[in-house]
Amino acid sequence: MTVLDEIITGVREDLAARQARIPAREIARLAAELPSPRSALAAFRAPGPVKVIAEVKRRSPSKGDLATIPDPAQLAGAYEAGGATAISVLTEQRRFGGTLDDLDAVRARVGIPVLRKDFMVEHYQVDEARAHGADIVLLIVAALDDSALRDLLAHADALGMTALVEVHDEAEIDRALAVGAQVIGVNARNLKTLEVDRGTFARLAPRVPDDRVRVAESGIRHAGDVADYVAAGADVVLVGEALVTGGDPQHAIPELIGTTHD
Ligand SMILES: O=C(O)c1ccccc1NCC(=O)[C@H](O)[C@H](O)COP(=O)(O)O
Repeated sequence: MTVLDEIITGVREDLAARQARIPAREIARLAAELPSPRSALAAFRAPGPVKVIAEVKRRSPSKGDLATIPDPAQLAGAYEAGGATAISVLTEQRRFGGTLDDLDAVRARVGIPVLRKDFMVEHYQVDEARAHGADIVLLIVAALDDSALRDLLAHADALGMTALVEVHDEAEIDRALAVGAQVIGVNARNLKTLEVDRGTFARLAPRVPDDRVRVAESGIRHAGDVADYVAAGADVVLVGEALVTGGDPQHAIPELIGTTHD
């Protein structure tokens, strides 16, 4: 069993417990009642410097504990003040220490699009993401067969949400393109071995057509890494660890993307 398989086994158990508490029809009703999602696609395509999705990340399978983050809304507010284009909230509890309460708190604080970063395997989770105010959902190609990927993408579209479709190799890019993904995230972290290879983005980006949004995910330590991803064609970067461990999340974002003015 890979790390990804183990995570998804736990995700399915936790999902079943939530489904027993709140029926699918009720969560779909709550999702439909909210005002329309914010357009992440427009935000990612806006002119200007590379966009940043700044992540609320307490711990991870690869690194263990990263930061306690007692107030995720305050952290997200600092990210927004620093110029983040969107906030990523990890809501998986067992391995990442996140919750849907974190998503609620972040949603209530910021005006920019919010990503529910979790391991989506069923419609219910997409409705749940929307019901808790998310504008973006993550769909990991490696975790889904083609039918489930197509179905979840269509469901996110139907709710007016943006799907960040995550890939790790050429075959997964082709699968993402075949279902019509508009926002494609290349994750430098291999979810089977947890190793980070920052060269993955440069290798795969040319396979993603220019009319799609290219997101470089994981492994960013400093401005040089962002510059390398931008040089390789990144429109957006997704940053977790460097921001939650750096001590000054607001100022870290302009430093990472080179927009600080002395
Ligand atoms: O971060 C992990 O160890 C991890 C392990 C297994 C599945 C997913 C994992 N992380 C999710 C992410 O994609 C990252 O949180 C995100 O790209 C930010 O990465 P980083 O800047 O390296 O924290």
